[in-house]
Amino acid sequence: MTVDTKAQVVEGKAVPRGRFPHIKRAGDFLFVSGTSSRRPDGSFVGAHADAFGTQTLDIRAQTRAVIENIRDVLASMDAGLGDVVEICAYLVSMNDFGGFNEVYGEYFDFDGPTRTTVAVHQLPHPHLAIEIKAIAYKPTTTHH
Ligand SMILES: O=C(O)C/C=C/C(=O)C(=O)O
Repeated sequence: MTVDTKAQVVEGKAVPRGRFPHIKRAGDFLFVSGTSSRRPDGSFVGAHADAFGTQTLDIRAQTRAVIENIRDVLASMDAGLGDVVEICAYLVSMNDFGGFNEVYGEYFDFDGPTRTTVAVHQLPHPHLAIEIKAIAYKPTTTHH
């Protein structure tokens, strides 16, 4: 048996910062790479600096942007947030867990994906407070 695979860099989304796709199908499953609040122009939703350069990161704004970026990436393969079966969320600080969890609950419920949340030492940019990777189950209509 062969497993259908298809990887995609999604037009209109922030370009991956390395040689990997936004999303990859493997059989009936879709794997979404670690996704941040980065916009296509390289700026970040939920990251602001004052006149002195003091930085404020907004976990609620970042969580919303990350989930909506994942939604857009899934849409490129005709899937949606309702197809997500597993989520792994990476926070830089567990002090942000409350804000993250609040926004997360606007998109997912107890019948939604399983979830694991961990705190990590760093993410790939200092403006990031959160990154999420996801797996969706979206069988194709054609079976061999
Ligand atoms: O794309 C981003 O803004 C952040 C995510 C990056 C990665 O997870 C990675 O480079 O592997």
